[in-house]
Amino acid sequence: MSEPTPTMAQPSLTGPSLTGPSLTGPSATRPSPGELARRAEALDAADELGKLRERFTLPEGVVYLDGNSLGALPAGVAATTADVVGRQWGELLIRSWDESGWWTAPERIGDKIAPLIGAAPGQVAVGDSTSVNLFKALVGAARLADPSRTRLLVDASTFPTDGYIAASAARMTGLTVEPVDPSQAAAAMGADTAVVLLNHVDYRTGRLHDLPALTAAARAAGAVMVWDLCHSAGALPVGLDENAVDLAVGCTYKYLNGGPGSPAYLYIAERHQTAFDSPLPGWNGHADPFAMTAQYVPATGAARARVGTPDILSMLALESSLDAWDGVSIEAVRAKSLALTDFFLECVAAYVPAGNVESVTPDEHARRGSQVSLRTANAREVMAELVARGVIGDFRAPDVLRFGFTPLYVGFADVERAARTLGHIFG
Ligand SMILES: Cc1ncc(COP(=O)(O)O)c(C=O)c1O
Ligand SMILES: Nc1c(O)cccc1C(=O)C[C@H](N)C(=O)O
Repeated sequence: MSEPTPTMAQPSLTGPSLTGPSLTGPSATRPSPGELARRAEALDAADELGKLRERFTLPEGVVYLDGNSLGALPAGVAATTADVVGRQWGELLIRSWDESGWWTAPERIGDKIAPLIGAAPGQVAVGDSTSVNLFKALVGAARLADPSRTRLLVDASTFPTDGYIAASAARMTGLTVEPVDPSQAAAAMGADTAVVLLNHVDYRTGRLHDLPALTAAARAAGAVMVWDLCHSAGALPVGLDENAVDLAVGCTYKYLNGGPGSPAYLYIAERHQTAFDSPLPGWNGHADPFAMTAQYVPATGAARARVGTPDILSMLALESSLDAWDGVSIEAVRAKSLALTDFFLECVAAYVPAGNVESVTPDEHARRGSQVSLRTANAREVMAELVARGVIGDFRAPDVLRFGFTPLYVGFADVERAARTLGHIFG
């Protein structure tokens, strides 16, 4: 949905450059509306992931293109949540910490997310918000880095919370934050770079950054690499282990469909786990929490990322929501995501009178996440009108219409209807 305040304060990082491919092309080459509707039907009929939509509860008549902000409700979550509340809490009471597996939920659910982000088991702990995990990751990264190094590079167009947390982590660890354009990040890494924090997919433009190349560049420079996966996890293959990423964080309420405010996660590569020194050493991250000793001894493995008592209701709702991924390959999701965004761009070019919108999302597949952002005048009002007509995307200040495509429940007919509705608004 739309942001509550259009003039949200930005960190002291520069805003994104909203340049991108134009949607204006020779109208003679554009397909007709009837053709596009028929194509959508054929694409849906051939879509092997199409049946996954049954795993979600979506309101009738709505095209939901805001799964990059809040994912849809997976069908089993309501019953699971009722059981967690009624039986596990209501009847088993405190016994559920053992008998219902509450205590081990952060690592167990971390292992359920791990294959979706290319991580072997034992490296992902679920809990807290993304912002809190960013804090743990950045201070932890600074403590892993060579102490003579002084710079913390952050992508200049980052989601605000990353910039705010990086500034605070830098103050605490004696580092200096340096905003960088991700396309220049590799060149900016040097012998004095301690930590690099980048978003895998830019929240505003949908630009996908080159995780393998940028991680390799950080490694070559001797810096610790931290990725924010909020806009890529569940939308495309991430390959954390394969690319020897050091640390990563992400939320679970977007493409992972964990629900509003569902807990985030922290990935700590196995090779760093012994040395990872959390700045939030709560009793849940202790090697023996119930020994209740005065001295902190970190747990082994990803469990040392834990802080306090896990938010069990949200966490078990998330665990249930991840069942929607049973038997689904992230490669197939990526292929459909690209087909959906390609088709959306094509439909927008055909339906929206030329000159009204401009895509700020890269055309090139290798640089595109699972969203399309269109710049237009009066974007806030245009999005409000779209929502009123049953097409839910969101608005990002100052002038961006943002559309997220979740391949598990979005189909090609949805895409065609969304673009057609947008065309009617401008028509
Ligand atoms: C890239 C990115 N990082 C972090 C966040 C914020 O995470 P949280 O509210 O879970 O702390 C968001 C979205 O809210 C985001 O898009
Ligand atoms: N986390 C959110 C929330 O609590 C309310 C509304 C939106 C959000 C979001 O996730 C925003 C999102 N990160 C974005 O890309 O803009």
